[in-house]
Amino acid sequence: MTVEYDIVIIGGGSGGLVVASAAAQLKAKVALVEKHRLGGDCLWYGCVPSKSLIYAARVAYQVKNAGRFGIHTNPANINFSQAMGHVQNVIAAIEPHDSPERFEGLGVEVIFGCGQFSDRQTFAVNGRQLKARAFVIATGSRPTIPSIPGLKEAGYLTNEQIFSITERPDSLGIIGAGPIGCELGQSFHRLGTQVTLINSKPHILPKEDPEAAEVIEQQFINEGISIIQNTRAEKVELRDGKKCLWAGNQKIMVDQILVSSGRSPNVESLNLKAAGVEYDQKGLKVNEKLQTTNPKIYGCGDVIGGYQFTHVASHEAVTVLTNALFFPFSKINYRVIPWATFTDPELARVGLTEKEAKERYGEDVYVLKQDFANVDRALAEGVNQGFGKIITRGNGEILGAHLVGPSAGELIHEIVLAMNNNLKVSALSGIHIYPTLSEVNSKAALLLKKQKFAQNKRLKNTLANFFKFMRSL
Ligand SMILES: Cc1cc2nc3c(=O)[nH]c(=O)nc-3n(C[C@H](O)[C@H](O)[C@H](O)COP(=O)(O)OP(=O)(O)OC[C@H]3O[C@@H](n4cnc5c(N)ncnc54)[C@H](O)[C@@H]3O)c2cc1C
Ligand SMILES: NC(=O)c1ccc[n+]([C@@H]2O[C@H](COP(=O)([O-])OP(=O)(O)OC[C@H]3O[C@@H](n4cnc5c(N)ncnc54)[C@H](O)[C@@H]3O)[C@@H](O)[C@H]2O)c1
Repeated sequence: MTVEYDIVIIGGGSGGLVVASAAAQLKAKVALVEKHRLGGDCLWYGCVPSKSLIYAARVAYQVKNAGRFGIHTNPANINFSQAMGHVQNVIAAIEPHDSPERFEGLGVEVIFGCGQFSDRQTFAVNGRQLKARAFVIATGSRPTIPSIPGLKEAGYLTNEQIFSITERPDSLGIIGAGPIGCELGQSFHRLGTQVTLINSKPHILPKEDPEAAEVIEQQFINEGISIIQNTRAEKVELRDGKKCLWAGNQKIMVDQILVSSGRSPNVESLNLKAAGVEYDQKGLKVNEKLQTTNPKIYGCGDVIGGYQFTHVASHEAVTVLTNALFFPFSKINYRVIPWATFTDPELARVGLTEKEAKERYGEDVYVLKQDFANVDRALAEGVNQGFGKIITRGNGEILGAHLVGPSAGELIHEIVLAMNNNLKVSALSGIHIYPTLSEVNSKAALLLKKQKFAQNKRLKNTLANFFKFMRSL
Protein backbone atom coordinates (compact mmCIF):
# COMPACT_ATOMS: atom_id res chain seq x y z
CA MET A 1 0.00 0.00 0.00
CA THR A 2 1.39 3.44 -0.92
CA VAL A 3 1.41 5.88 1.96
CA GLU A 4 1.62 9.67 1.94
CA TYR A 5 4.50 10.13 4.40
CA ASP A 6 7.79 8.49 5.26
CA ILE A 7 7.41 9.62 8.82
CA VAL A 8 4.78 11.31 10.97
CA ILE A 9 6.01 12.75 14.26
CA ILE A 10 3.63 13.51 17.09
CA GLY A 11 4.98 16.17 19.43
CA GLY A 12 7.21 19.10 18.46
CA GLY A 13 9.60 19.36 21.40
CA SER A 14 13.26 18.44 21.94
CA GLY A 15 12.92 14.90 20.53
CA GLY A 16 10.31 15.43 17.81
CA LEU A 17 11.99 18.51 16.35
CA VAL A 18 15.32 16.72 15.89
CA VAL A 19 13.63 13.84 14.07
CA ALA A 20 11.57 16.24 11.92
CA SER A 21 14.40 18.53 10.84
CA ALA A 22 16.88 15.72 10.14
CA ALA A 23 14.31 13.63 8.23
CA ALA A 24 13.25 16.60 6.09
CA GLN A 25 16.87 17.50 5.34
CA LEU A 26 17.42 13.90 4.22
CA LYS A 27 14.53 14.54 1.77
CA ALA A 28 11.99 12.28 3.46
CA LYS A 29 8.31 13.29 3.38
CA VAL A 30 7.60 14.45 6.93
CA ALA A 31 4.58 15.62 8.91
CA LEU A 32 4.88 16.99 12.43
CA VAL A 33 1.73 17.14 14.56
CA GLU A 34 1.84 19.48 17.55
CA LYS A 35 -1.06 20.18 19.87
CA HIS A 36 0.11 23.56 21.18
CA ARG A 37 3.31 25.28 19.97
CA LEU A 38 6.69 24.06 18.78
CA GLY A 39 9.57 23.99 21.26
CA GLY A 40 8.19 21.74 23.99
CA ASP A 41 8.91 21.88 27.69
CA CYS A 42 12.56 22.74 27.23
CA LEU A 43 11.87 26.06 25.50
CA TRP A 44 8.67 27.18 27.22
CA TYR A 45 8.62 25.71 30.71
CA GLY A 46 11.89 23.87 31.28
CA CYS A 47 15.59 24.24 30.54
CA VAL A 48 15.53 27.68 28.91
CA PRO A 49 13.42 29.62 31.43
CA SER A 50 14.92 27.81 34.44
CA LYS A 51 18.51 28.49 33.41
CA SER A 52 17.65 32.13 32.67
CA LEU A 53 16.03 32.54 36.08
CA ILE A 54 19.00 30.82 37.73
CA TYR A 55 21.32 33.34 36.11
CA ALA A 56 19.30 36.36 37.28
CA ALA A 57 19.19 34.88 40.78
CA ARG A 58 22.95 34.24 40.77
CA VAL A 59 23.59 37.89 39.92
CA ALA A 60 21.37 38.91 42.86
CA TYR A 61 23.31 36.56 45.14
CA GLN A 62 26.68 37.82 43.96
CA VAL A 63 25.67 41.45 44.46
CA LYS A 64 24.37 40.65 47.93
CA ASN A 65 27.59 38.84 48.85
CA ALA A 66 30.07 41.13 47.11
CA GLY A 67 31.20 42.48 50.49
CA ARG A 68 33.44 39.48 51.09
CA PHE A 69 35.57 40.62 48.15
CA GLY A 70 35.69 44.16 49.52
CA ILE A 71 33.02 45.40 47.14
CA HIS A 72 30.32 47.18 49.13
CA THR A 73 27.01 48.17 47.63
CA ASN A 74 23.66 49.30 48.89
CA PRO A 75 21.31 46.36 49.44
CA ALA A 76 20.31 45.00 46.02
CA ASN A 77 16.95 46.29 44.86
CA ILE A 78 15.45 43.24 43.17
CA ASN A 79 12.78 43.99 40.59
CA PHE A 80 11.18 40.57 40.29
CA SER A 81 9.09 41.32 37.23
CA GLN A 82 12.21 42.56 35.38
CA ALA A 83 14.04 39.36 36.35
CA MET A 84 11.10 37.43 34.89
CA GLY A 85 11.30 39.74 31.87
CA HIS A 86 14.85 38.46 31.31
CA VAL A 87 13.43 34.91 31.32
CA GLN A 88 10.83 35.81 28.69
CA ASN A 89 13.42 37.68 26.58
CA VAL A 90 15.64 34.59 26.43
CA ILE A 91 12.68 32.42 25.37
CA ALA A 92 11.86 34.99 22.67
CA ALA A 93 15.47 34.97 21.45
CA ILE A 94 15.60 31.18 21.12
CA GLU A 95 12.04 30.63 19.87
CA PRO A 96 12.70 31.43 16.17
CA HIS A 97 14.97 28.39 16.07
CA ASP A 98 11.92 26.24 16.84
CA SER A 99 9.39 28.23 14.81
CA PRO A 100 6.91 26.58 12.41
CA GLU A 101 8.27 28.85 9.64
CA ARG A 102 11.77 27.47 10.10
CA PHE A 103 10.54 23.87 10.01
CA GLU A 104 8.31 24.48 7.01
CA GLY A 105 11.34 26.05 5.34
CA LEU A 106 13.19 22.80 5.91
CA GLY A 107 10.37 20.89 4.21
CA VAL A 108 8.40 19.68 7.24
CA GLU A 109 4.61 19.85 7.03
CA VAL A 110 3.64 21.29 10.42
CA ILE A 111 0.10 20.42 11.53
CA PHE A 112 -1.33 22.03 14.65
CA GLY A 113 -3.93 19.82 16.28
CA CYS A 114 -4.50 17.12 18.84
CA GLY A 115 -5.11 13.80 17.12
CA GLN A 116 -5.23 10.12 17.85
CA PHE A 117 -4.48 6.77 16.26
CA SER A 118 -7.43 5.19 14.52
CA ASP A 119 -5.60 1.95 13.75
CA ARG A 120 -2.06 0.51 13.68
CA GLN A 121 -0.99 2.69 10.74
CA THR A 122 -3.23 5.75 10.74
CA PHE A 123 -3.12 8.93 12.82
CA ALA A 124 -6.25 11.07 12.59
CA VAL A 125 -5.96 14.82 13.10
CA ASN A 126 -8.08 17.80 12.04
CA GLY A 127 -10.33 15.46 10.02
CA ARG A 128 -7.33 14.05 8.10
CA GLN A 129 -6.11 10.46 8.14
CA LEU A 130 -2.30 10.49 8.11
CA LYS A 131 -0.69 7.29 6.89
CA ALA A 132 3.06 6.82 7.08
CA ARG A 133 5.80 4.21 6.79
CA ALA A 134 6.64 5.01 10.42
CA PHE A 135 5.37 7.13 13.31
CA VAL A 136 7.26 8.71 16.18
CA ILE A 137 5.60 9.51 19.48
CA ALA A 138 7.51 12.36 21.15
CA THR A 139 4.77 13.91 23.25
CA GLY A 140 6.92 14.47 26.35
CA SER A 141 5.78 14.52 29.93
CA ARG A 142 3.86 16.71 32.35
CA PRO A 143 4.15 17.30 36.08
CA THR A 144 2.76 14.51 38.25
CA ILE A 145 0.36 16.04 40.73
CA PRO A 146 0.32 14.10 43.99
CA SER A 147 -3.10 13.40 45.46
CA ILE A 148 -2.80 15.66 48.49
CA PRO A 149 -6.13 16.61 50.08
CA GLY A 150 -6.86 20.31 49.59
CA LEU A 151 -4.03 20.93 47.09
CA LYS A 152 -6.31 21.42 44.10
CA GLU A 153 -8.72 23.65 46.00
CA ALA A 154 -5.94 25.82 47.45
CA GLY A 155 -4.23 26.16 44.08
CA TYR A 156 -0.64 25.50 43.12
CA LEU A 157 1.94 26.22 40.45
CA THR A 158 3.98 23.80 38.37
CA ASN A 159 6.83 24.46 35.95
CA GLU A 160 4.10 25.26 33.40
CA GLN A 161 2.97 28.41 35.25
CA ILE A 162 5.86 29.55 37.42
CA PHE A 163 7.87 31.28 34.69
CA SER A 164 4.88 33.47 33.77
CA ILE A 165 4.29 35.01 37.19
CA THR A 166 5.32 38.62 37.50
CA GLU A 167 4.82 39.17 41.23
CA ARG A 168 7.22 37.62 43.64
CA PRO A 169 5.57 35.38 46.24
CA ASP A 170 6.88 36.30 49.69
CA SER A 171 6.91 32.64 50.60
CA LEU A 172 6.94 29.45 48.55
CA GLY A 173 6.43 25.86 49.67
CA ILE A 174 7.96 23.40 47.21
CA ILE A 175 6.77 19.80 47.09
CA GLY A 176 9.66 17.64 45.90
CA ALA A 177 13.41 18.28 46.14
CA GLY A 178 14.54 16.78 42.83
CA PRO A 179 16.25 18.94 40.19
CA ILE A 180 13.21 21.15 39.55
CA GLY A 181 12.53 21.85 43.23
CA CYS A 182 16.21 22.51 43.96
CA GLU A 183 17.00 24.69 40.94
CA LEU A 184 13.87 26.80 41.29
CA GLY A 185 13.91 26.80 45.11
CA GLN A 186 17.40 28.32 45.26
CA SER A 187 16.54 30.83 42.51
CA PHE A 188 13.38 32.09 44.18
CA HIS A 189 15.15 32.27 47.53
CA ARG A 190 17.93 34.36 46.01
CA LEU A 191 15.35 36.67 44.48
CA GLY A 192 13.85 37.30 47.91
CA THR A 193 11.20 34.60 48.48
CA GLN A 194 11.26 32.60 51.71
CA VAL A 195 11.50 29.01 50.41
CA THR A 196 10.65 25.74 52.17
CA LEU A 197 11.48 22.49 50.39
CA ILE A 198 9.43 19.45 51.36
CA ASN A 199 11.29 16.30 50.51
CA SER A 200 9.94 12.76 50.86
CA LYS A 201 13.51 11.38 50.89
CA PRO A 202 16.16 11.76 53.64
CA HIS A 203 18.27 14.06 51.42
CA ILE A 204 17.69 16.44 48.54
CA LEU A 205 18.57 15.33 44.97
CA PRO A 206 18.21 11.65 45.90
CA LYS A 207 19.24 10.39 42.45
CA GLU A 208 22.72 11.93 42.78
CA ASP A 209 25.95 10.89 44.47
CA PRO A 210 25.00 11.37 48.16
CA GLU A 211 28.26 13.13 49.04
CA ALA A 212 27.77 15.58 46.15
CA ALA A 213 24.13 16.21 47.02
CA GLU A 214 25.19 16.94 50.59
CA VAL A 215 27.34 19.85 49.37
CA ILE A 216 24.25 21.39 47.73
CA GLU A 217 22.15 20.71 50.81
CA GLN A 218 24.71 22.48 53.04
CA GLN A 219 24.76 25.46 50.66
CA PHE A 220 20.96 25.66 50.80
CA ILE A 221 21.03 25.60 54.60
CA ASN A 222 23.75 28.30 54.66
CA GLU A 223 21.63 30.48 52.36
CA GLY A 224 18.62 30.12 54.67
CA ILE A 225 16.42 27.76 52.64
CA SER A 226 14.28 25.59 54.93
CA ILE A 227 14.28 21.88 54.15
CA ILE A 228 11.81 19.43 55.64
CA GLN A 229 13.37 16.02 54.99
CA ASN A 230 11.94 12.52 54.92
CA THR A 231 8.42 13.87 54.97
CA ARG A 232 5.62 13.94 52.43
CA ALA A 233 3.34 16.92 51.94
CA GLU A 234 0.06 15.59 53.29
CA LYS A 235 -2.65 18.24 53.34
CA VAL A 236 -3.30 21.81 52.22
CA GLU A 237 -5.86 24.31 53.52
CA LEU A 238 -6.62 27.90 52.67
CA ARG A 239 -6.39 30.20 55.70
CA ASP A 240 -6.72 33.99 55.54
CA GLY A 241 -5.57 34.03 51.93
CA LYS A 242 -2.50 31.91 52.73
CA LYS A 243 -1.93 28.25 51.93
CA CYS A 244 -1.37 26.13 54.98
CA LEU A 245 0.74 23.12 54.07
CA TRP A 246 1.11 20.14 56.40
CA ALA A 247 4.17 17.92 56.16
CA GLY A 248 4.47 15.31 58.94
CA ASN A 249 3.97 17.19 62.18
CA GLN A 250 5.06 20.48 60.67
CA LYS A 251 2.77 23.16 59.32
CA ILE A 252 3.97 25.95 57.04
CA MET A 253 2.03 28.99 55.83
CA VAL A 254 2.97 30.07 52.31
CA ASP A 255 1.75 32.38 49.57
CA GLN A 256 2.34 29.87 46.82
CA ILE A 257 3.01 26.18 46.34
CA LEU A 258 5.22 24.75 43.60
CA VAL A 259 4.67 21.10 42.76
CA SER A 260 7.86 19.42 41.48
CA SER A 261 7.32 15.82 42.47
CA GLY A 262 8.15 13.99 39.25
CA ARG A 263 6.74 13.55 35.75
CA SER A 264 4.01 11.56 33.96
CA PRO A 265 4.14 10.62 30.25
CA ASN A 266 1.73 12.31 27.80
CA VAL A 267 0.06 9.22 26.36
CA GLU A 268 -3.61 9.22 27.32
CA SER A 269 -5.17 11.18 24.44
CA LEU A 270 -3.44 9.23 21.65
CA ASN A 271 -5.72 6.16 21.59
CA LEU A 272 -2.63 3.96 21.73
CA LYS A 273 -4.71 0.84 22.16
CA ALA A 274 -5.95 1.15 18.57
CA ALA A 275 -2.33 1.30 17.42
CA GLY A 276 -1.22 -1.68 19.51
CA VAL A 277 1.15 0.49 21.58
CA GLU A 278 1.57 -0.50 25.22
CA TYR A 279 2.57 1.80 28.06
CA ASP A 280 2.62 2.02 31.84
CA GLN A 281 2.82 4.92 34.29
CA LYS A 282 6.50 5.46 33.43
CA GLY A 283 5.85 5.76 29.71
CA LEU A 284 5.78 3.89 26.41
CA LYS A 285 7.28 0.42 26.43
CA VAL A 286 10.12 0.45 23.91
CA ASN A 287 12.85 -2.01 22.91
CA GLU A 288 16.55 -1.23 22.35
CA LYS A 289 15.71 0.07 18.87
CA LEU A 290 13.15 2.42 20.45
CA GLN A 291 10.29 0.59 18.72
CA THR A 292 7.09 0.44 20.73
CA THR A 293 5.04 -2.76 20.85
CA ASN A 294 4.00 -1.75 17.32
CA PRO A 295 7.33 -1.94 15.43
CA LYS A 296 6.30 0.80 12.99
CA ILE A 297 5.74 3.23 15.85
CA TYR A 298 8.78 4.59 17.71
CA GLY A 299 9.10 6.57 20.91
CA CYS A 300 11.69 9.10 22.07
CA GLY A 301 12.16 11.66 24.83
CA ASP A 302 10.35 11.98 28.14
CA VAL A 303 7.38 9.91 26.93
CA ILE A 304 9.49 6.74 27.15
CA GLY A 305 10.59 7.52 30.73
CA GLY A 306 14.25 6.78 31.47
CA TYR A 307 16.61 9.73 31.35
CA GLN A 308 14.39 12.79 31.03
CA PHE A 309 16.75 15.37 29.56
CA THR A 310 16.77 17.42 26.38
CA HIS A 311 20.11 16.04 25.22
CA VAL A 312 18.89 12.47 25.79
CA ALA A 313 15.72 13.19 23.78
CA SER A 314 17.99 14.36 20.93
CA HIS A 315 20.26 11.32 21.31
CA GLU A 316 17.23 9.01 21.15
CA ALA A 317 15.88 10.97 18.18
CA VAL A 318 18.95 10.01 16.14
CA THR A 319 18.41 6.28 16.77
CA VAL A 320 14.71 6.65 15.95
CA LEU A 321 15.45 8.55 12.77
CA THR A 322 17.88 5.92 11.47
CA ASN A 323 15.61 3.01 12.32
CA ALA A 324 12.36 4.58 11.14
CA LEU A 325 13.60 5.97 7.82
CA PHE A 326 15.97 3.19 6.83
CA PHE A 327 16.27 -0.25 8.45
CA PRO A 328 15.68 -0.95 12.16
CA PHE A 329 19.23 -2.07 12.99
CA SER A 330 20.41 0.65 15.42
CA LYS A 331 20.30 0.09 19.15
CA ILE A 332 20.21 2.97 21.60
CA ASN A 333 23.39 3.32 23.62
CA TYR A 334 23.00 4.71 27.14
CA ARG A 335 26.55 3.89 28.31
CA VAL A 336 27.70 7.51 28.59
CA ILE A 337 24.84 9.80 29.57
CA PRO A 338 25.88 12.99 31.37
CA TRP A 339 23.62 15.49 33.09
CA ALA A 340 23.85 18.47 35.40
CA THR A 341 21.69 20.09 38.02
CA PHE A 342 22.22 23.83 37.74
CA THR A 343 22.08 24.76 41.38
CA ASP A 344 24.92 26.88 42.76
CA PRO A 345 27.26 25.06 43.08
CA GLU A 346 26.41 22.92 40.07
CA LEU A 347 26.28 19.16 40.27
CA ALA A 348 27.20 17.09 37.22
CA ARG A 349 27.31 13.39 36.70
CA VAL A 350 28.16 10.76 34.13
CA GLY A 351 28.19 6.98 34.42
CA LEU A 352 28.08 4.89 37.57
CA THR A 353 27.94 5.97 41.18
CA GLU A 354 30.47 4.59 43.64
CA LYS A 355 27.82 2.16 44.95
CA GLU A 356 26.84 0.95 41.47
CA ALA A 357 30.50 0.52 40.52
CA LYS A 358 31.23 -1.55 43.64
CA GLU A 359 28.15 -3.71 43.03
CA ARG A 360 29.45 -4.42 39.53
CA TYR A 361 33.23 -4.62 40.00
CA GLY A 362 33.66 -5.39 43.72
CA GLU A 363 37.16 -4.61 45.00
CA ASP A 364 38.36 -3.43 41.60
CA VAL A 365 37.02 0.11 42.07
CA TYR A 366 39.10 3.23 42.75
CA VAL A 367 37.57 6.51 43.89
CA LEU A 368 39.69 9.47 42.81
CA LYS A 369 38.45 12.50 44.72
CA GLN A 370 39.89 15.97 44.42
CA ASP A 371 38.51 18.88 46.44
CA PHE A 372 38.06 22.28 44.79
CA ALA A 373 39.81 23.64 47.91
CA ASN A 374 43.02 22.26 46.30
CA VAL A 375 42.33 23.92 42.96
CA ASP A 376 43.95 27.36 43.01
CA ARG A 377 41.55 28.93 40.52
CA ALA A 378 38.57 27.95 42.68
CA LEU A 379 40.22 29.62 45.68
CA ALA A 380 40.93 32.72 43.59
CA GLU A 381 37.20 32.91 42.92
CA GLY A 382 36.28 32.49 46.56
CA VAL A 383 35.22 28.83 46.29
CA ASN A 384 36.50 26.30 48.77
CA GLN A 385 33.71 23.74 48.70
CA GLY A 386 32.85 20.93 46.31
CA PHE A 387 34.92 18.26 44.60
CA GLY A 388 35.50 16.18 41.53
CA LYS A 389 35.25 12.44 41.94
CA ILE A 390 36.22 10.03 39.18
CA ILE A 391 35.45 6.35 39.60
CA THR A 392 37.72 3.92 37.81
CA ARG A 393 38.88 0.34 37.72
CA GLY A 394 42.47 -0.58 38.49
CA ASN A 395 43.27 -0.68 34.77
CA GLY A 396 42.23 2.97 34.43
CA GLU A 397 38.84 2.35 32.82
CA ILE A 398 36.57 5.28 33.74
CA LEU A 399 33.27 4.07 35.17
CA GLY A 400 31.75 7.38 36.20
CA ALA A 401 32.31 10.87 37.52
CA HIS A 402 30.56 13.24 39.90
CA LEU A 403 31.48 16.90 40.08
CA VAL A 404 30.01 19.40 42.49
CA GLY A 405 31.36 22.91 42.27
CA PRO A 406 31.72 25.92 40.01
CA SER A 407 30.93 25.17 36.34
CA ALA A 408 30.60 21.44 37.05
CA GLY A 409 28.19 21.17 34.09
CA GLU A 410 31.00 22.37 31.78
CA LEU A 411 33.90 20.53 33.42
CA ILE A 412 32.24 17.11 33.13
CA HIS A 413 32.57 17.13 29.33
CA GLU A 414 36.28 16.34 29.40
CA ILE A 415 35.41 13.13 31.23
CA VAL A 416 32.47 12.45 28.90
CA LEU A 417 34.82 12.72 25.92
CA ALA A 418 37.25 10.30 27.55
CA MET A 419 34.48 7.81 28.35
CA ASN A 420 32.94 8.03 24.89
CA ASN A 421 36.30 7.21 23.35
CA ASN A 422 37.20 4.52 25.88
CA LEU A 423 40.23 6.51 27.05
CA LYS A 424 41.84 5.54 30.33
CA VAL A 425 41.81 7.98 33.21
CA SER A 426 45.49 8.76 32.57
CA ALA A 427 44.31 10.61 29.42
CA LEU A 428 42.84 13.24 31.75
CA SER A 429 46.14 13.92 33.48
CA GLY A 430 47.77 15.64 30.49
CA ILE A 431 48.81 19.31 30.74
CA HIS A 432 45.98 21.54 31.95
CA ILE A 433 46.31 25.32 31.89
CA TYR A 434 47.17 26.82 35.26
CA PRO A 435 45.15 28.16 36.98
CA THR A 436 41.88 26.74 35.68
CA LEU A 437 38.95 24.97 37.28
CA SER A 438 39.50 22.00 34.98
CA GLU A 439 42.60 21.13 36.98
CA VAL A 440 40.10 19.40 39.26
CA ASN A 441 39.94 16.69 36.58
CA SER A 442 43.69 16.32 36.00
CA LYS A 443 44.43 16.33 39.73
CA ALA A 444 41.77 13.67 40.35
CA ALA A 445 43.07 11.59 37.43
CA LEU A 446 46.60 11.57 38.91
CA LEU A 447 45.26 9.98 42.07
CA LEU A 448 44.95 6.54 40.47
CA LYS A 449 48.74 6.30 40.09
CA LYS A 450 49.20 7.70 43.61
CA GLN A 451 46.72 5.25 45.14
CA LYS A 452 48.22 2.28 43.32
CA PHE A 453 51.72 3.36 44.27
CA ALA A 454 50.65 3.71 47.93
CA GLN A 455 49.35 0.11 47.81
CA ASN A 456 52.49 -1.29 46.13
CA LYS A 457 54.85 -2.09 49.02
CA ARG A 458 57.22 -3.99 46.74
CA LEU A 459 57.72 -1.07 44.37
CA LYS A 460 58.19 1.35 47.27
CA ASN A 461 60.85 -0.91 48.83
CA THR A 462 62.60 -1.38 45.48
CA LEU A 463 62.73 2.38 44.95
CA ALA A 464 63.95 3.04 48.48
CA ASN A 465 66.73 0.48 47.94
CA PHE A 466 67.54 1.94 44.53
CA PHE A 467 67.96 5.46 45.94
CA LYS A 468 69.98 4.12 48.88
CA PHE A 469 72.28 2.42 46.41
CA MET A 470 72.57 5.58 44.28
CA ARG A 471 73.46 7.67 47.36
CA SER A 472 76.18 5.14 48.28
CA LEU A 473 78.01 5.44 44.94
C1 LIG B 1 11.73 22.99 34.93
C2 LIG B 1 12.48 22.05 34.04
C3 LIG B 1 13.83 22.26 33.81
C4 LIG B 1 14.53 21.39 32.98
N1 LIG B 1 15.85 21.63 32.79
C5 LIG B 1 16.55 20.81 31.97
C6 LIG B 1 17.91 21.06 31.71
O1 LIG B 1 18.50 22.01 32.22
N2 LIG B 1 18.57 20.23 30.88
C7 LIG B 1 17.95 19.15 30.30
O2 LIG B 1 18.59 18.42 29.54
N3 LIG B 1 16.64 18.89 30.53
C8 LIG B 1 15.93 19.69 31.35
N4 LIG B 1 14.60 19.45 31.55
C9 LIG B 1 13.98 18.28 30.90
C10 LIG B 1 13.63 18.61 29.44
O3 LIG B 1 12.82 19.75 29.37
C11 LIG B 1 12.88 17.41 28.84
O4 LIG B 1 13.61 16.23 29.07
C12 LIG B 1 12.69 17.57 27.33
O5 LIG B 1 11.95 18.73 27.05
C13 LIG B 1 11.98 16.34 26.77
O6 LIG B 1 11.77 16.49 25.40
P1 LIG B 1 10.55 15.76 24.69
O7 LIG B 1 10.70 15.99 23.24
O8 LIG B 1 10.42 14.39 25.18
O9 LIG B 1 9.28 16.52 25.24
P2 LIG B 1 8.87 18.05 25.06
O10 LIG B 1 10.03 18.87 24.71
O11 LIG B 1 8.08 18.45 26.23
O12 LIG B 1 7.93 18.02 23.77
C14 LIG B 1 6.70 17.37 23.75
C15 LIG B 1 5.81 18.09 22.75
O13 LIG B 1 4.68 17.27 22.48
C16 LIG B 1 3.52 18.06 22.45
N5 LIG B 1 2.38 17.17 22.72
C17 LIG B 1 2.01 16.61 23.88
N6 LIG B 1 0.91 15.84 23.72
C18 LIG B 1 0.61 15.91 22.40
C19 LIG B 1 -0.41 15.34 21.59
N7 LIG B 1 -1.34 14.54 22.11
N8 LIG B 1 -0.44 15.61 20.28
C20 LIG B 1 0.51 16.44 19.72
N9 LIG B 1 1.48 17.01 20.44
C21 LIG B 1 1.54 16.75 21.75
C22 LIG B 1 3.77 19.11 23.52
O14 LIG B 1 2.96 20.24 23.34
C23 LIG B 1 5.26 19.39 23.29
O15 LIG B 1 5.44 20.40 22.33
C24 LIG B 1 13.87 20.30 32.37
C25 LIG B 1 12.50 20.09 32.59
C26 LIG B 1 11.82 20.95 33.41
C27 LIG B 1 10.35 20.71 33.63
N1 LIG C 1 19.14 20.38 35.07
C1 LIG C 1 18.39 19.45 34.50
O1 LIG C 1 18.82 18.72 33.61
C2 LIG C 1 16.97 19.29 34.94
C3 LIG C 1 16.36 20.26 35.69
C4 LIG C 1 15.04 20.07 36.06
C5 LIG C 1 14.37 18.93 35.66
N2 LIG C 1 15.01 18.01 34.93
C6 LIG C 1 14.31 16.76 34.51
O2 LIG C 1 12.98 16.78 34.93
C7 LIG C 1 12.70 15.63 35.70
C8 LIG C 1 11.65 15.91 36.72
O3 LIG C 1 12.15 16.68 37.79
P1 LIG C 1 11.44 16.68 39.21
O4 LIG C 1 12.32 17.47 40.11
O5 LIG C 1 10.01 17.04 39.11
O6 LIG C 1 11.34 15.15 39.52
P2 LIG C 1 12.16 14.03 40.31
O7 LIG C 1 11.36 12.82 40.12
O8 LIG C 1 13.59 14.00 39.91
O9 LIG C 1 12.11 14.50 41.83
C9 LIG C 1 10.90 14.63 42.53
C10 LIG C 1 11.12 14.44 44.02
O10 LIG C 1 9.90 14.69 44.69
C11 LIG C 1 9.73 13.78 45.73
N3 LIG C 1 8.29 13.69 46.06
C12 LIG C 1 7.32 13.07 45.35
N4 LIG C 1 6.12 13.24 45.96
C13 LIG C 1 6.33 13.98 47.07
C14 LIG C 1 5.49 14.48 48.13
N5 LIG C 1 4.18 14.26 48.16
N6 LIG C 1 6.05 15.21 49.12
C15 LIG C 1 7.39 15.47 49.10
N7 LIG C 1 8.24 15.03 48.13
C16 LIG C 1 7.72 14.29 47.12
C17 LIG C 1 10.33 12.50 45.17
O11 LIG C 1 10.74 11.64 46.19
C18 LIG C 1 11.52 13.01 44.37
O12 LIG C 1 12.69 13.06 45.13
C19 LIG C 1 14.04 15.22 36.27
O13 LIG C 1 14.10 13.87 36.62
C20 LIG C 1 14.98 15.57 35.16
O14 LIG C 1 15.04 14.48 34.28
C21 LIG C 1 16.29 18.16 34.55
